[in-house]
Amino acid sequence: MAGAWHIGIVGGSGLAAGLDLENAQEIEVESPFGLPSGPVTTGTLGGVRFTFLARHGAGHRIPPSAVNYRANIDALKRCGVTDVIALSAIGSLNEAMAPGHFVAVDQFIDRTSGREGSFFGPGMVAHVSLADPVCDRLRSALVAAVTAEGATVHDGGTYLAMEGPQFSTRAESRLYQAWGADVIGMTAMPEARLAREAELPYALLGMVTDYDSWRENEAGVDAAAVLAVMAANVATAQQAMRRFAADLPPEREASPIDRALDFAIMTAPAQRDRALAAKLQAVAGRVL
Ligand SMILES: CSC[C@H]1O[C@H](OP(=O)(O)O)[C@H](O)[C@@H]1O
Ligand SMILES: Nc1ncnc2[nH]cnc12
Repeated sequence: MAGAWHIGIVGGSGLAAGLDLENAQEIEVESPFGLPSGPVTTGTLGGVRFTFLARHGAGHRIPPSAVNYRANIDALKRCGVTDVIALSAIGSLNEAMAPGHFVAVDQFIDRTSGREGSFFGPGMVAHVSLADPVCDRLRSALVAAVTAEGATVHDGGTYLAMEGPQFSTRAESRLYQAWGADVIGMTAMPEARLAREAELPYALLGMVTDYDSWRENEAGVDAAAVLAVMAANVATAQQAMRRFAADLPPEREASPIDRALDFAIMTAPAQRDRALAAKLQAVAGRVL
């Protein structure tokens, strides 16, 4: 069924300032999964509702390993978001994806460890498909918007999510290249997995800030370089989001991802953990 768009934006490094939304309102959202990274800002851009959340919190206080990805996605779902766009700083493992370029990624390799990677668990077992973790229509719309802003954008690329917070060694950087990864960051996982469990189409627009550490005779990446390149590109990212909003079709057609949980829950109704079911009300209430 067609409906209205409500775009959730998770803003990463260098993007905590948000999107300059019209009629903006800050809201503290409570989640049964704990504290989100901070309050969300909700408002409109070109008539489309947007809700923004700074992934690392105000003033970049939360490291990638400590971001409460579950609470963030749950909070966006509770706000009525229909689709999620992640904006992230990324390192490049691919010569053609140069600093200053954008990449609308389409695949992930998950090398994170120890993060809460699912809303489900004992008493409510679910297995969603993650073969195609990125929503094609969001990705295409992002590519069109960035292109229209005159920036270089790569349509597709594999993002390797590392644990961090240290950057990679040269050997790791080259290993990830050999695995076929194009770009690297520390936050897309488990964010993308959780968005799928919450039946939220997800796309990640990365801004290449550096060549990571695989290039011979070149210094490896450091945070200062990342933030300098982000600062130079943040206006383009904001403009691209305006363009994205302006060019969205007026009605949102349903996506198959809206029904990702249709056949995912394995636990027999009588065996389901009631407390967990209550926590899952926003994420999975449609099928519980
Ligand atoms: C500041 S460099 C490393 C940092 O930047 C990226 O953050 P985000 O994905 O939230 O833009 C990367 O994943 C690391 O967390
Ligand atoms: N080289 C890199 N490695 C991990 N995360 C990053 N974010 C930006 N550049 C990065």
